[in-house]
Amino acid sequence: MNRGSRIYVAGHRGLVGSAILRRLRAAGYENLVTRSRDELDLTDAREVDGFFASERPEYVFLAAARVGGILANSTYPADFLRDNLAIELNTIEAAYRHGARKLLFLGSSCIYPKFAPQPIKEEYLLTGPLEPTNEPYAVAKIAGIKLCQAYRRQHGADFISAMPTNLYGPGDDFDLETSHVLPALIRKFHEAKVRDAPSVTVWGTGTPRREFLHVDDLADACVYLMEVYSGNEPVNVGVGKDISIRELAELVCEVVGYEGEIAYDTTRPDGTPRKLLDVSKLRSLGWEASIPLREGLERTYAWFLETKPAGSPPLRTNQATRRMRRSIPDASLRINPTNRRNRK
Ligand SMILES: NC(=O)C1=CN([C@@H]2O[C@H](COP(=O)(O)OP(=O)(O)OC[C@H]3O[C@@H](n4cnc5c(N)ncnc54)[C@H](OP(=O)(O)O)[C@@H]3O)[C@@H](O)[C@H]2O)C=CC1
Ligand SMILES: C[C@H]1O[C@H](OP(=O)(O)OP(=O)(O)OC[C@H]2O[C@@H](n3cnc4c(=O)[nH]c(N)nc43)[C@H](O)[C@@H]2O)[C@@H](O)[C@@H](O)C1=O
Repeated sequence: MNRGSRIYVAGHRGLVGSAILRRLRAAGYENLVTRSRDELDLTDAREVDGFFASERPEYVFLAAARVGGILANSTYPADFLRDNLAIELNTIEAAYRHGARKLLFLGSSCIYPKFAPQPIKEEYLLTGPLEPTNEPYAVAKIAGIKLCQAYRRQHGADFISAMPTNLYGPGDDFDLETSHVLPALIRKFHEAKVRDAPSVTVWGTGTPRREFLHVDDLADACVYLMEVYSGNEPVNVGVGKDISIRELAELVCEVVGYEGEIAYDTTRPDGTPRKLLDVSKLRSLGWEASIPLREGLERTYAWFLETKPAGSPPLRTNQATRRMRRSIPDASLRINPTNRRNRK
C-alpha cells in the first residue's frame, strides 16, 4: 500500500472499521472509500458487484459483519450464519472479480475448537467441535478463511485472514442485549454507581477466561499485516494473556469506581471455558500489542463518559439491532428506546 492507494474499509462505522480508518488516516492514507450499510448492503450481491465495478478499490479491509456477544449469538443463529456468509462471499468475490490487489478478512478466535489446547495456535483450526453458543457465527467465519485460501489457490488472489481475540475500545456496542462482556460490564457498573445500586449481576460463573485486545492495537496489526503478510494461513491477533471474567469484573468495578457487590447469575451461559490465542506467529512477523488492559479500560470508560447522551449510555441503533430488539422474547431484556449509540 502507498499513501495514494485506493483503500476500502468495509464496516467503517463499527468498532473495528472505525479504528482501522483512524489508523489509516493517522498514517497519511488519503484515498479511502467507505459506505455505511444504508448506502451499500453487503448481503446484496448485485449491489456489491456494482460498487466494486465503479469504485475499484485496490485494498480491502473486510471489517463488516453481523457481530454480537454470547446472548445475541445464541438467540439469532440463523441471522449470524446467513449475514456473515453473504457479506464474505459477496465482498471476496467482487474484490477478486474487479481486481483488488489485496484483501484482509477479519475472522474471530471463536473459530477454534471449544476445548482447543491453550494458547491456541493457528493450526488447531478444524481439529474439534465448536462452542455451541456461537457455532453458526464461527462456521461463517471459517468459511471466510476458506474463501480467502481458495481464491488464493485457484486465482492467485492475495487475500489474507486475521483472527482477533475479544476486542474492546471506543465505538464499542454497549447495548446489553447484543454487546460483548467488556462493554456490558462498563455499562452495568457505571449505571449501578450512578444509581447507587447495591449489586451488579455478571452472567455465568465468572470462571471462563478471555483475552482482551484494545481495538487500536488490532487496527495497527491489520494495517501491518496488509503491508507485510501474504500467506495462506490465518494469523492470530491477541495480547498473549488472559484473565477470568471474575477478574475482569473486579477490574472494571475498580476503574469505574463502583463500591457495591458483584453477583453471578449462573443460569446464564459461560460459553467456551478459555480462549487464549498463541500470538507467536504475529510476533515472529514483528508485531506486538502495546496497550495494557487497565489503560485500555480507563480510556474506554473515558470515551463512554464523553460520548453518552446525558443520563443514558451510548447504544447502537443499527438495523440489525433494531430487528433483534423487536423480536427479543423477554421484555425484561428490552433497552430503553431513548438510548442511542453515538456514531461518527
Ligand atoms: N468485537 C469483537 O470483540 C470482535 C470482532 N471481530 C471481528 O471484527 C469485525 C468487525 O467487528 P466489530 O467492529 O466489532 O463489529 P461492529 O458491529 O461494531 O461493526 C460491524 C460493521 O459492519 C457493518 N455491517 C453489518 N452488516 C452489514 C451489511 N449487511 N452491509 C454493510 N455493512 C454491514 C456495520 O455497518 P453500519 O454501522 O452501517 O450498520 C458496522 O459498521 C467482524 O468481522 C468481527 O467478526 C473478531 C473478534 C472479536
Ligand atoms: C468475540 C467473541 O465473542 C463471543 O463469545 P464470548 O467471548 O463468549 O462472548 P461475550 O463477550 O459475550 O462473553 C464472554 C463471557 O462473559 C460472560 N459475561 C458476564 N457478564 C456478561 C454480560 O453482561 N454480557 C456478556 N455479553 N457476557 C457476559 C459470558 O457469560 C461469557 O462467559 C462470540 O459469541 C463471538 O461473537 C466472538 O467471536
